Parts: sequence; structure tokens; C-alpha cells
Amino acid sequence: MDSIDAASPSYPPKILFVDAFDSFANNIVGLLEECLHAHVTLVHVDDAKINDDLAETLSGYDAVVIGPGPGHPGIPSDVGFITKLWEVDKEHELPILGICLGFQSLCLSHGAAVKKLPFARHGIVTKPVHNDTDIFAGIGRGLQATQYHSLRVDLRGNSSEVATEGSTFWEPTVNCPALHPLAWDVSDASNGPILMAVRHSTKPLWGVQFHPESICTSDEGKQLVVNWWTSAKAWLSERGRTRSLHKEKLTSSVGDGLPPTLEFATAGSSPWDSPTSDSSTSHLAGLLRSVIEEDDIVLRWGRNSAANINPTSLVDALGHSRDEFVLLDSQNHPTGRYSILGFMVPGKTMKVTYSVSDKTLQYGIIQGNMCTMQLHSIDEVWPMLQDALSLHDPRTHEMGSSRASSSTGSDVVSTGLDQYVAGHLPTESPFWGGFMGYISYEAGLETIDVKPHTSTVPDINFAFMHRSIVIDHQTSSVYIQSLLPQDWTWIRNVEQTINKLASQPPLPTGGSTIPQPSTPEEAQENKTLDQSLKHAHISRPKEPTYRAKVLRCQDYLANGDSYELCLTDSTTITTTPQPPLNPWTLYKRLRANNAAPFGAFLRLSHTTVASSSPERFLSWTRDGKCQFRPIKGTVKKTPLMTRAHAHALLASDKERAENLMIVDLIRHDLSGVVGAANTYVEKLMVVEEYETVFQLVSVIEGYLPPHNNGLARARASGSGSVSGIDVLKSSLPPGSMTGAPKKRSCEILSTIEQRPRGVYSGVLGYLDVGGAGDFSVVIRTAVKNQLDERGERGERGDDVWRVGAGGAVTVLSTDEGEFREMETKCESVLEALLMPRGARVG
Ligand SMILES: C=C(O[C@@H]1C=C(C(=O)O)C=C[C@H]1O)C(=O)O
Ligand SMILES: NC(=O)CC[C@H](N)C(=O)O
Repeated sequence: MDSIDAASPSYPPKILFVDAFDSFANNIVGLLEECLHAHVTLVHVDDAKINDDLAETLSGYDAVVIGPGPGHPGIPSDVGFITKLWEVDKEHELPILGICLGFQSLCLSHGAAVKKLPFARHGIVTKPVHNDTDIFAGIGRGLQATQYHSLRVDLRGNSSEVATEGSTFWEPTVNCPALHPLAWDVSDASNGPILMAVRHSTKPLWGVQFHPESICTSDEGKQLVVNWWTSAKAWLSERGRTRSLHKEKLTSSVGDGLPPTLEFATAGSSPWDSPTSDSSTSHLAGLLRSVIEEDDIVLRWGRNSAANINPTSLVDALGHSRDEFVLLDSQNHPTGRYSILGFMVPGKTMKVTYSVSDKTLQYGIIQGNMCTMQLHSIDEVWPMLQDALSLHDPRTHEMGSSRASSSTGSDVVSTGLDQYVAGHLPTESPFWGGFMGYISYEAGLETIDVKPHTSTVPDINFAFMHRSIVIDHQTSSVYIQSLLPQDWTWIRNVEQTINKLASQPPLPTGGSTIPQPSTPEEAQENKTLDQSLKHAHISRPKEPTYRAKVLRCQDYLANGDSYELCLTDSTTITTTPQPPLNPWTLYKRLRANNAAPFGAFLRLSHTTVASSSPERFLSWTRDGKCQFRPIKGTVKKTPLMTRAHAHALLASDKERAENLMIVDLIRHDLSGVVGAANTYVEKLMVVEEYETVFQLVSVIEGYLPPHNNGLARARASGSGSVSGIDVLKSSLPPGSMTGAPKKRSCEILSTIEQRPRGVYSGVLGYLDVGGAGDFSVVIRTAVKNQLDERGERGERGDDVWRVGAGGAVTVLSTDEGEFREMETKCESVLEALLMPRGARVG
């Protein structure tokens, strides 16, 4: 058998990373890659193959790192095969570093007790004391370390008689003679000293309770990892330990490779009865592509450079307000630069929906037959969407075009329109056409293998928009765009409408300075809206019930099952059929009273969404720059709440801890796809001001690696190069709506909330044919589903709107405080919907 000298400096270490389903694992992998240039293989604690053949697996590695995780090291399902690692025979022994749960498991297996802390430490940054030896050598006093734990290691074990043994901090106890304490947290008198690190006296085993990979752990965390590997290498060379080369790879399991079965919902002949002959193209993508008979995919577009148009006025002026359409409506914030409208075209637009509960995909061109496809999982949806987008990328066709005309490609003018601009696409426009719609929270749950409650709304709900209008509020430009052949008439009509609107006095744009409705029609619309809302029945979450749920969350937190739980609840507004409530008028009122950078109106496949979200989930540009903007930390605006006071409140341990946990979680989500080397935190916890609240916001960014970057690709999906859609699907549901670790937190929330969240807590936005995307987190939003649970219209025709709201529960929360926070968020929507336009104060 070939072997190599693992201790030789010329070989990068091969490290087996054992993940206990934590949401920080990829950050640790990144740290090992960065500090040690290590090749890291990530496996999960429940990996049956490794469990059965541990010794054999270990022979292919130089060292093992055991990561953090939810739960208790004494619970077999929480730690899986970790416990076996402490018992491997001498021949297969390897250096091991245990982090948090890994550390606790090491100590538990060597005689320590693991107990609940009186006050759990989640997202808290401490300065551990250490005596500068072993893996702490040369680290000095500068170490700041993030803690994420509810449990503590007690080297005195459970026995009270030995409580006085090991009375010095730095010596082993009678119970754990093999464990040498290396560091302590003595910052919190109510908890007393908490053990922060140990090493084994004879075996190459180390453990740390804190998280060296956290964004708030100082650079000394990296030094600690380097020190560990130096000691590990010394042990390996002393042992003459070599790893065998034929064990280089552990392959992850792949699907069964069966194609999905295709059925048609409607009997009889369909123009698309058979899937496309090109097997690399899905039927969905082929069907959509067949709408455009031309050979070339071309974006016809024009720009009006002098019109900062109100998008809602444009919808009204174009006469679309009662149709199905999607508006992404940005107001009042630098992040809300673009508003985007996507319109449906009979016989052309494709609708796509996916349902998590029966795993069916439905798609078809509107006014044509719908196809139903039974899928094995949601994983099959993404490549179909990707395919459809790629087939419509105008860049792949533009160069071969012979009909190039305008050399400027700029303003639409009244002559020369019957040509298209080739070789010159509007690169400043972030969307050229493509899918617009949402992905529900439950769809996100399916991606992380958590059983969802059955929801009545479609879980993926998109339409492929050939026609779109992009308004750049920063430059006051409007892009009118169509991927349909010979669509200049539409473009010209829109242009004329815009010119007409631009020549009118400006309409209100939102915010507290809004005047009363300016046109008689609008006044009438609002009057009718007031009448239908007058008899609306509002059912809010009950305070005692919600507060009890907060306390239940805190029980889970205290037990170590989660570090943060984003608890939510739902308020319903039921309106009577007469007079019918016009959702579009309702939305216009919402945006006027609660202006937001990621507002949206969507009417698509039986679902209506009126959103005033302040939060971007994820955006990515065509050249691959990804951005997450999680919000965590909320302070209500009142006349007495100054900016300075809000800053002070948002600088508290509680708010910063909430935010930190999500930043680390999102670094993990993003780096799992693009690699840690391409992931960075652009802004850490800055205060932003919105219509009714101050929020604490962080910005995490990264770059999609160039095509065929093996490392990132291998971790993402195992095939092809990575795209923004890979980042999107790997980051659902949004971390700011779940808590950390994501999977366990979602399972807990599902048992506490006992209902689906639906569109709320999902993401809403677009996937562009040129490869860009932008999605908000669906919060501060009202959602109406036209159908009841049986998929039928309710008997009396009542409309039920749901407004979800919640907040992150940590051990530092109070049940009353959390109830008030949920109420504040919910009321920001309810008041905006129910209050006459412009009546908001403060
Ligand atoms: C849960 C909601 O908001 C989320 C929770 C926040 C928090 O805990 O501070 C802030 C913004 C959102 O990520 C909501 O608005 O309903
Ligand atoms: N981050 C962790 O690994 C946490 C370990 C354990 N679940 C605790 O809460 O103490």
C-alpha cells in the first residue's frame, strides 16, 4: 500500500471534519483550509458507512476535527459515531480537535459531567484566561472568543464528594485524570468559571468550548488552530504515523438517477405531449423555449432616461391592476434602487408551481394546457429553472445576430424602433426577463430535510416574464424590455404611457409626508377599501399563548438544542365579500404607509401577496457577486425614541448576540457553495432606520468562483459550475427566519408553531435570464390565498389575509419583550393596511 509521511511539511494535511448538523460547520472547514491549507472532507455524525468502518476511514486521514452541534454529548442521536472516536485502538489513533459539542463529548467520555449552565452563552464574546501553554502557546491576552453553548463541562463529574478535588484550575481532577485544563471563562460570576479547553495527557486529543471560526473570534483563534496542527504533526511524526493513499476520497451519496415521471393533467392531445428530444433540456425549459419561434433569443429594449416613475401609477396607467402580475417595489433606501414589473402575456407566459406536500410540479403556458410532473424532490426543480433561464440568455445569441442596428442602444425614440439592439444589452438593468415569484418557507424546509406542515399556497410560485419594466430610482431611468419577437408595439406603448405619466405632477411616493389621495378615482378606491375593511374580523395571537411559546423556546435553548429560535405567529384579517376588497388598492395603501426597500405586490396562481419587507435575503449579480443582508435586532420607533437611544439599545448583548449568530450561519450557508475564501463580512451590525422600526443589519458577501473551480463545486451540488441558484437553494429557508443551528431549530419551531408559515418567511424576487437574481425575505407582508384547503373557493367568498410576525428568541429574551416585538412588527403591517392613507404619525 502506498503511504505518505503525514508529518512532512510538503503535504497539506487531510482532515476528516465531523459535522453534528451545525450551521457553522463550513466556517470551520474554511478556517482549516485557510490556516493549514488542509484538504477537508465533511461527513455527518449519522454516516452509517463510517460508523461501520471507522478504523478503515481514519487510515485515509491525518487528523480529525469534530464540530459543534445541537443537543447533548450524552445523547447518542446527537453525537452519532463521535463517541467511537474516543475508543479507537492504538493502531488507528489520530490527532483530534473537538469544538464545542466535540469538546463536550471528549470530556464526557473521559469522566467529566456535562451539565446545563445557569445562564447559557449564545453569541456571547468572552476573553478566556489561559496559561499560554500547549495550543494556547504565544496567544497572549488578546484572545476574544465567541461562545455558543448552553452546557458546561464539569471535570469533577457528578459526585459531590470529589467537588473539592482538582482545586487548582490547571490540574486534572480525580474524576478526569487524563484531562488537562487549558483555558477558562471567568467573565460571568453567575455561571462561575466555565472550562474552555483541555488536552489529553497521553493521547493526541484536544478540545475547545468556544468557536474559533466565528466572525467575532479574534485572529488568535487562527493561531490556536495552527498550534493544534503543529502539536498534531509532532505526534504524527513521533508515531511515524502515515496515511494510506488509497483512502483519499469519501464520496457522498447521489440520487437514484431516475428521471421524473411525466403526466399531463388534461386529457387529450397537447401540443407538447412529448418531452423534448434533447434529453439535456427539461420539458419545462423546452416548452418555454418553443414559445419564441425565432432562432435567436434577443432582448428588445429601450430606455427612457428622464422618468422617475412611480411603479404603481405605471401599473394603473397600463391597465394591469386587475391582472396577474408581479411588482418588486423599492422605496426609500439605498438597497431599494430598482423597481421591477413583470407582466403576463396570454399564450406566451409560463407559470410554474411546485407543491412540497405532494411533490408535484405544475407548469404550462397560460391559456394552454397545464402539465403535471411528479418529482422525487424539490432538488429536481432548480435545474429545470436554470435550464429555462439559460435557454433565454440573450448574450448567447446576440453576437451571431446580423440585424444589429442602433449603435447607442439607448433611449427609445419614436423612429427606428422596429429594430433591435444587438451586441448591446442594458447591463445596468439587473433584470432582462426571467422568473419572478416566491419560494415558501416550507419549500425551504424540504431543502434541509425537515418535514413541513401542509400549506395551501403553492410552495414555489413563478412566472417567466418575457416582458418587464425596470425602474432605476437612482438614475431616474426606465428600461422597457421584451424577449418576445417583434414586440416593439408593446415597448412603444409603454414608452408613450411613461411619457404621459412623466408629464403629470408627481404622485406620492410613500413615507409619512404623503398627502391624501390626489385623484377622484383614487379617493373612490380608498373609500371602497375602507368600507370592506370596516367589517373585517381580525384575529391576533393571544398574548399568554405566545408568551408560553417563548418560554418553551427558551427551554430548548437551555437544553442546548438550539442557540436562537425565530418564533413566529400569524394574524388573520377576514373580510366579507361585499364590497369586495381590491388587493391592489390595499397594497397601494400599505406601500404608502409603510414604505420599504423590498416592497412587492404579486398576484399569481391563486395567491396574492402585499409585502413591505425591509430585508434582502440574497442577491447576486451577473458577474457573480452575492450579497445577504440579514436583519436581526429590532427597536420600535416612537416619538421619544431618538436615533442615539436606538443605537444604544441595539448595541446591547442581546441584540448583538442575535445578529452574530445569523451572520455566522449565513457565512456557513454561503461558503458552503462559493468557498470560505470567497466569503466575507462587508458590514457587521449597523443600525438602519425604517418607516416604523430601527433594525440591526449585517451584510455578508461573496463571489461565485469562476467555472469549474473544483473545490467549491464539489461542496455545492457535485455537478457543473456553481450559480446564484446554487447559493439560493443552499441557503433556504432564510437564516434570519429560523435561528441556529438551522435544521434543529426548524424542527423545534415546527412543533411549537404547529402550522405552516407559507409565503411568510419565504423569499420573493426574480431569477434573470442573464444569470442575476434578487430575493427579499417575506416579512411585514399580507398574503391571501384564493383557495381553501380543498383547493376550492370558500363558500361565502370571504377573503382571508394572513400577516405573519415574530422575532428571534434567545436566552436573553423575555417572554413579554418577545410578544411586544412580534406585536410591533405585526402592527406595522396591520396599521398600514387599515389606516387611511397618510394618517401614520411618527
Ligand atoms: C420574524 C420577523 O422578522 C425577522 C426577525 C427580526 C428580529 O428578530 O429582530 C428582524 C427581521 C427579520 O429577520 C418578522 O418581521 O416577522
Ligand atoms: N455549539 C455547540 O456545539 C453547542 C453544544 C451543546 N449543544 C451546548 O449547547 O452546549
